[in-house]
Amino acid sequence: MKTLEWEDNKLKLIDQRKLPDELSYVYCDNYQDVIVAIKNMTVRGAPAIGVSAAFGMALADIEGVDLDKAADEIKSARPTAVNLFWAVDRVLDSDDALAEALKMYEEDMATNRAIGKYGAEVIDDGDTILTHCNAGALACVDYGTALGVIRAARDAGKNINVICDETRPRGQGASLSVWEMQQENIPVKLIPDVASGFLMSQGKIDKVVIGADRIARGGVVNKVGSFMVALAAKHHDIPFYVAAPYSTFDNEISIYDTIIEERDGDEVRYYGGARICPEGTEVINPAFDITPKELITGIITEKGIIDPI
Ligand SMILES: CSC[C@H]1O[C@H](OP(=O)(O)O)[C@H](O)[C@@H]1O
Repeated sequence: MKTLEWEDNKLKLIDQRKLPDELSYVYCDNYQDVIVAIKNMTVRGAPAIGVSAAFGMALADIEGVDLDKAADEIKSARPTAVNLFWAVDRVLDSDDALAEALKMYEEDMATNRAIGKYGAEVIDDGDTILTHCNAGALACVDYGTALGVIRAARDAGKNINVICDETRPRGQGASLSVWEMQQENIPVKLIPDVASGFLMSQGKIDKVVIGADRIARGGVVNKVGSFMVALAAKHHDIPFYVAAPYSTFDNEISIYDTIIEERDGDEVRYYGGARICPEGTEVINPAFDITPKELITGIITEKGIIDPI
């Protein structure tokens, strides 16, 4: 089961907003549908956004839409994950939009398995691994980056346990990562975001492995809350790894120049459809944060484990 597939000249997406209770699909048959799906997080996760955007360009090409125009519109869908921009530009520079998108589709899966292979080498038998948000198959075409490391460690015969924090406000850890681990029969527990530091202090977490949306000079941008987890891990001398492909690296900027997406305040005002604060409460809702390189043990890439840049 792939997060996204090209089927009958349409982009077929798992509707991640419906998980974990319902496995259903959204079909995009034009590039504007892809923009909507990225914006409303039908599809989310840096690599999945990138490959979806590439297929969006292929749909624009099939429709005969000017690709520069389509590129600008697709790039406006979400501002932080560098994969979106890299993927659109790669299709723009290609001779065949659909062929390039299909190449990226295959590359993503191969890349994630390579990340998993290297990552499994730092996972020990018996480890309990904390992960934040969803950097799994659902954040990619398949297999995942951080959860790919977990899958590879399990396949290497290591007995591991996973702890997912819920990852407020959108709850990707609770709704997506827990679901993925249960599909794989990998032992998993869910915790409130605010409990991870305490569990570390109790010696209940051996390693942290998370994904990334942009890696640049000075650190890593990832789902909001990653920085807090990294601080707690540093305090407890717990290894903190970021699993990401080279396509998530942005060598042009300082990480502090990254545009951090601000999302709708209702994502915070409501939980499970119920309002949890007084009507009209003002909200600050950054979707990502910045983890400084000093807090990162290593970056697990498809070419090996490297120091943060
Ligand atoms: C494999 S990178 C996934 C990355 O994307 C997530 O953000 P979002 O769910 O808002 O697209 C989160 O930062 C994950 O680590």
